[in-house]
Amino acid sequence: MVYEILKKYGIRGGYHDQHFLIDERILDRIVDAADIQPHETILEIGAGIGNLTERLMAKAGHVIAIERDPELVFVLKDRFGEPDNFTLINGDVLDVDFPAFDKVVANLPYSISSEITFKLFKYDFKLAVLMYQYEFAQRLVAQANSKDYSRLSVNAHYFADTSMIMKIPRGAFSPPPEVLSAVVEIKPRPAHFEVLDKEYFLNFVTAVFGQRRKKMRNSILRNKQLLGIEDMKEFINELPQELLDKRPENLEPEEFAKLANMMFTHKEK
Ligand SMILES: C[S@@+](CC[C@H](N)C(=O)[O-])C[C@H]1O[C@@H](n2cnc3c(N)ncnc32)[C@H](O)[C@@H]1O
Repeated sequence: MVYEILKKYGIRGGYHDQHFLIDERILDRIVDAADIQPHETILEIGAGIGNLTERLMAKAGHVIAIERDPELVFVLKDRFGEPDNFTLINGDVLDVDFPAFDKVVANLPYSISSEITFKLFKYDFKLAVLMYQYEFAQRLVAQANSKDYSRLSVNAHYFADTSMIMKIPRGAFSPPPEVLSAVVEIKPRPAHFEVLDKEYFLNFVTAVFGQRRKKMRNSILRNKQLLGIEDMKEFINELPQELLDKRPENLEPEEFAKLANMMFTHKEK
């Protein structure tokens, strides 16, 4: 029982994003959603007291767990020892180079959700099943023309198919966080559309969502320096005018790509 582990080691949590999932049915459902096969290597970020870790170890060929807090690393070592199928990394997830993994399953530290998600997109993996703050999860899976559609949604659409699979109440955790949570499934796949320069595309999307109420035309003109196009005032007439009249929240990911590709090609001339 998760409560007993917390009690045994005198762990309270509540700071450093430490909210432990105590609802055993939800823990099981998260692991089921990952459909773990015996040959797979699973990455877990923020292993905490090992409540999810032990379930992952029961199914996977190998588990790599990352945990920053030395007190929790002590708990993990004490509980699991050093079996061959377990690698424990005591470090900050944002500093650690991830060893190769097939799937990532984690109840994430919410305050660095964005950084972790963008970091994961740089790796090759089959599936992610991740717990996020509910509002973050909504933005991650949002489609164009919805209020939650953001640079995060466009990036996620570029790298993967995403869906929200469970909404989790506060009471599933100890101590309960102030916010609702949700589990999201992320399935990486090749992009549905061509992007000539990934970094340029991502910077462009970030820049225009910085002014989400503005029409694309105004945002692009404003960001001419960042976009590297000095003669933007003239060049903008060559871009598809119907896209420039929209706001970023109304553009499909492939429409962002179309604009970014045209600007990138012009900049490189
Ligand atoms: C929401 S808790 C999840 C704990 C446990 N896996 C569970 O499901 O109950 C997040 C965990 O991430 C750890 N953590 C927070 N920031 C971290 C970081 N930058 N790098 C690695 N671990 C971190 C916390 O110590 C905590 O154990």
